[in-house]
Order: sequence, then C-alpha cells, then structure tokens
Amino acid sequence: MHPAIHVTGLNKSFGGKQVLFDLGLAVEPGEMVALIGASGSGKSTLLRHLAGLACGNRHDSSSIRVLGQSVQAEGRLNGQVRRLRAEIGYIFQQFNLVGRLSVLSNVLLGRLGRMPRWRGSLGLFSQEEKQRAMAALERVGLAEYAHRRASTLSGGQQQRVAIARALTQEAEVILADEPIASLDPESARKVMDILADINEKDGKTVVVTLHQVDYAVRYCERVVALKAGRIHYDGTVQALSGTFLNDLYDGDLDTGLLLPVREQRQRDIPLPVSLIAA
Ligand SMILES: Nc1ncnc2c1ncn2[C@@H]1O[C@H](COP(=O)(O)OP(=O)(O)OP(=O)(O)O)[C@@H](O)[C@H]1O
Repeated sequence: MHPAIHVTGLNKSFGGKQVLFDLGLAVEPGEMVALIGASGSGKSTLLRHLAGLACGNRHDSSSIRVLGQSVQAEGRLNGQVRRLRAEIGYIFQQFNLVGRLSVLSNVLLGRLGRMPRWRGSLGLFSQEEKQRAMAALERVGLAEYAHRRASTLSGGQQQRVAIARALTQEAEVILADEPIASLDPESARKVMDILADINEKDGKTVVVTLHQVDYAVRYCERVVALKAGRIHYDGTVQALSGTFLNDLYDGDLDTGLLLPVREQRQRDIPLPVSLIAA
C-alpha cells in the first residue's frame, strides 16, 4: 500500500530566504500526526505544499505524493492537482467559511471538487448531497444551525462547520492548519475530539499543526517537530521530554499551558511523565 503522504527532498525559499530544507516525510493511511514547532519553523508552509497550494523550489529533485498520486515534482504542480485536491480536506485556522451563506451551503461547498463545474456554479446539489451534508452537520453537533448564516456562529462552531465540509467532501486525507489556535479551551477540545473521531472511526489520515503541545500529546501518537525548516524529531509522543521541548521552542514553551492531568483525555495515549503538569 502507498503511504497516504510521501514527501522527499522538499526545499522552499521565499525571495532567497530558505524556509524548508530537504524535508522528507511519510505518513501511513489512517495515522493522526501532529506537526509542532516554534512560530516560523515552517509548519504551515509544509502543509500548504502537501495540499498543492504552494510549490517547492524549481529544479530540485523534490516530490510530494498523496494517496500514491503526484501533487508536485521538481517544483511543478501536477496538472491534475484539482482532482487530487478533492481527496484532501484542508482546515484553516480562520475557518474559511463564506459568512453570508448558510451553514448548510458552506458544508455543501465541500462537494464542488467532485461535481462538474457548471453544476457547482449553479449550486445544483442533489438530494443525496444535501442529506450527506446534513449527516455531517449532525456528526459535528450542529444540525440545528443548518439554516443560520455562517457568520453568526461562534469560532468553535465555525471550525466544526469547516470539518463538516471536509466530511461532505469525503476527503481521505485531512490537513488541519492550526485548527484550534483561535479557540477557547472547550471549543478546542471539541474540535480535536471530532478530528480524532474521524481518524479513528473513518480511518482518515489526519495531519494537524498545533501550537499547543499539550493537545499534540493528548490526541496524536506520532509527532513531527520542525525546527528552522528541518525535521528535528519524528517519532512517538511518549518519547518527548520537557528538555527536548524546551530546546525545540528555544525555552519559549510555557509549561503552564500543559493541561492539568485531571482534565479528561479523550484518547488512550499514555502521557509522558515529564509533560504532566501538576
Ligand atoms: N508567502 C510568504 N512569503 C515570504 N515568506 C514567507 C511566506 N510564507 C511563509 N514565509 C516565511 O516562512 C517561514 C515559515 O513560515 P510558516 O508560516 O510556515 O511557519 P509556522 O511554523 O507555520 O509558523 P506559525 O506557527 O507562526 O504559523 C517564516 O520565516 C515565514 O516568515
């Protein structure tokens, strides 16, 4: 079986400043991986490359494949990337909903990559597509908001709508870029619970960038840590230590942000003792 995501030799420069260095990464189908690292370490840039939203440096021998298909090679996007993007759900920190449209319409937008453009542009969704969208809203606990304007929902609710959109899209791979960075702890927990549920029950591959190390620890068995554009660590969450994290964040990690141990964890991942806040 192909890895769900396979990156080799990825370099990226912006205006002469290199921000990703010879990155290699393989994520197996059904994994849930946290991408962590200090601000500016390259997490979002890497994620955007995986989705074919950005391209590596020209003429490098880089390759990014998702579900066995080429997203980009040698700094050039695959011409068929639109089709492949239908398999990739992308969750943005700022939700990326169309605020003036209803919640249901936003969720239905997830179908656009799987229907002829003319039908999508006319908003001609089938009954089955509407049912699928409602089922996704039910799953994220927002069915009763289906006919509300998206802009009237809270940030946490909007992020759950964005996840319902990815569910309706039937994406096999979900890339979530700081999905909880602007949410309060309760909303953040709900969003992470839903992502973990989709990973566990539906077997979807999830890669999630997180500022909050404690959420990475609690929800993901595998952590990939970037430091200054290089992979600094790739392994189990259990092997992370406070010393390592202090080094990763150059001493900027606020250990007070680690969740209290009494707070219920949703997944059965043993916490590294060194990361349990008193
Ligand atoms: N479009 C761009 N043009 C120029 N530089 C960019 C661009 N996008 C990212 N960078 C630079 O690339 C580096 C990595 O940025 P990136 O946003 O990927 O980091 P990050 O780890 O996601 O940070 P954060 O956690 O703050 O979101 C930074 O130095 C950033 O300034």
